[in-house]
Amino acid sequence: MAAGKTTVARAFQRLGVPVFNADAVVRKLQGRGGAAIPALQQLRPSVISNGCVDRAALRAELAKDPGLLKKLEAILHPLVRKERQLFLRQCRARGVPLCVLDVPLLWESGAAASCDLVLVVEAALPTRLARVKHRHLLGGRMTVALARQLMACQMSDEERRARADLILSTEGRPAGVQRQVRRLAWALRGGRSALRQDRDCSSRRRAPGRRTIMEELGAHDAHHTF
Ligand SMILES: CC(C)(COP(=O)(O)OP(=O)(O)OC[C@H]1O[C@@H](n2cnc3c(N)ncnc32)[C@H](O)[C@@H]1O)[C@@H](O)C(=O)NCCC(=O)NCCS
Ligand SMILES: Nc1ncnc2c1ncn2[C@@H]1O[C@H](COP(=O)(O)OP(=O)(O)OP(=O)(O)O)[C@@H](O)[C@H]1O
Repeated sequence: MAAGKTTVARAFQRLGVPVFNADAVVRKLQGRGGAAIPALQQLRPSVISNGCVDRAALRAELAKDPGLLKKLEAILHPLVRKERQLFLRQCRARGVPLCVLDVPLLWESGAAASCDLVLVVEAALPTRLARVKHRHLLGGRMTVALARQLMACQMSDEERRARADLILSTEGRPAGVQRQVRRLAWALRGGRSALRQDRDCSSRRRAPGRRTIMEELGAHDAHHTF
């Protein structure tokens, strides 16, 4: 949470890479006429207002009743999976060389099985909590307390790191993040075939020792101009 996934995904989108955004799909499913509305209406009628989910009410319910999250996931995750499969089918049909799944619960939801390479976007916990606090002060979104509650339901940072193929830290300036994404997109689109071949050999099961994009692509590519 607040690690910078959306920022990184937007950087890929700016390069013309199709992106599947799981949080956005959940918003659509919870919106007016969304496929999840009938089941959510049955689960917790108080969070439905004018035919769509009132997110502030849902956040308040989640804070009061931590058991609600699993029930919410049981309704939403199968619907998100369907949308994800449709997105991937469309990408294949269009023959796109690269697409991105922006998914907060990548392994928990089973989405990792569809990926050739997993990039974990990370920032230290104090940084993420400061971002959540800042966002809350600006726009009244999720509180730090609810963010902590959700993070506790997610895989630990250590486990995520151990499962990653590559790691992108967003502790630095946003321009640096954009640069790393450009470099990676170039390599994955075929600019650096060794990276693709390595990944094709199911690198997710290779010995641990995760690397950053700079380490993976080396000094030579670091000077590549885009
Ligand atoms: C918890 C909700 C109400 C928070 O909504 P809000 O608008 O404040 O935030 P947003 O949707 O942008 O999510 C922000 C972040 O919360 C975290 N988060 C969301 N859902 C979950 C979850 N089920 N478990 C752990 N963390 C979660 C993720 O890091 C996500 O990126 C909303 O995310 C939701 O309805 N989640 C349930 C569906 C789900 O599991 N979504 C995850 C993608 S499949
Ligand atoms: N170098 C950076 N890279 C990415 N985001 C940054 C950076 N510096 C500050 N931020 C801020 O961090 C916040 C979180 O970023 P973002 O929304 O991309 O994260 P996220 O992982 O998608 O969050 P969430 O899980 O809550 O949806 C944003 O307000 C963003 O502007």
